[in-house]
Amino acid sequence: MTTNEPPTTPDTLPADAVGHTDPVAARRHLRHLRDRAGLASATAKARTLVEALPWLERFKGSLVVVKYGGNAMVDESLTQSFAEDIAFLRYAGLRPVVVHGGGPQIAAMLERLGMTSEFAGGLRVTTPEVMEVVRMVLVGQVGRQVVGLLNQHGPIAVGLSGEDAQLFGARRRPATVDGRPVDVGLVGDVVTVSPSAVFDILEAGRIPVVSTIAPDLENPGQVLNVNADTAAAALAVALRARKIVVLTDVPGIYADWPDPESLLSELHVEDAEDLLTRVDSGMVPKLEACIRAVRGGVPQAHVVDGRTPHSLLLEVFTEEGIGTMILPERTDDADDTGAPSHLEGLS
Ligand SMILES: Nc1ncnc2c1ncn2[C@@H]1O[C@H](COP(=O)(O)OP(=O)(O)O)[C@@H](O)[C@H]1O
Ligand SMILES: CC(=O)N[C@@H](CCC(=O)OP(=O)(O)O)C(=O)O
Repeated sequence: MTTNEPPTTPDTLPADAVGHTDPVAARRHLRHLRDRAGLASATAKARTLVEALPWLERFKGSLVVVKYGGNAMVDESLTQSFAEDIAFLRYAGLRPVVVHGGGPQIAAMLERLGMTSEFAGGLRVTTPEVMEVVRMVLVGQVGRQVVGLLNQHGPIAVGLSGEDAQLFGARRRPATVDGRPVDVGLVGDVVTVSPSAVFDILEAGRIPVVSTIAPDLENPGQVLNVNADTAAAALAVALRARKIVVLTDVPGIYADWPDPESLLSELHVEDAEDLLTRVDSGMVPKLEACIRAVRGGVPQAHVVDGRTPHSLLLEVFTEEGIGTMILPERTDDADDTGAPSHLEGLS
């Protein structure tokens, strides 16, 4: 055994295995080896904490919007690791804001109620009856679940929806299918954000958890179903967030989906706009959301794999980050700053 490697010793090792025939001396030797192993493992843990120090310093007080998709909530161990990450960010001095989706949960409830709904151009065709279910599931079920998960780590999370204190205002929008507009019913785009209620919760030191339904600005009393990715982007812009992180079910954005070699680690917003014509299905709203956020002044947008445990901490607190990062437009001197690529564009 070398002195550098922490020895691992089972509790019951024959005395002669550690070079002693005297059992008392053997036990003492074993205890010594265990102490050394414990110290080495504690030192490794301390090293990991210290490695996060530059990022803790840099992001202290930063407002980070995290979009938590319905698919990422299905696995229970992942939901626990998500809650730990968000609580960690909060206790580390960042200001996380969670925006949640719930597509699969809405689908499951519709099925239980014997109802169906279809998608057109990535948006759920939303009749008044479907809208009732969307509101019930997002606000009454999924929002409560996320708040409950976070509050296992202290009295830290408060839920609200786009209806609260006029957080969101939306206008109806059609879907685009084969270049043509298609009526999808009570579906809207967030066009106004009044973030004071979110700031109130942040100022109280808590974590806002936002359910993304929104009042129809043109039809008082009516609520609209909005895509959670694009609502998260609108909120990130209004809050002047330092970054937005969109959790999904793939490792990031692929230039040539599904070729694994084509995973992009970072791209500038003009290239993201160009790519928008070549991605499909679920990635369209995510890429649109990242573009909207960065064009609206958010310095970094990230698409990260929510299936990787602690993906959020890996993104925020490691030099390489993970997933795909979208940055503002290239400027003549933006490319070779010598700063770690993960931190480019930030002061
Ligand atoms: N270029 C691309 N890069 C990554 N994923 C893509 C791309 N084009 C299409 N996709 C698809 O987008 C999906 C992510 O969207 P979606 O399933 O709606 O996610 P979520 O449930 O997390 O909101 C991926 O699982 C993948 O099938
Ligand atoms: C208009 C529209 O399609 N709204 C979505 C809202 C939920 C959502 O966006 O959830 P995910 O983030 O889990 O996909 C829906 O009804 O499914």
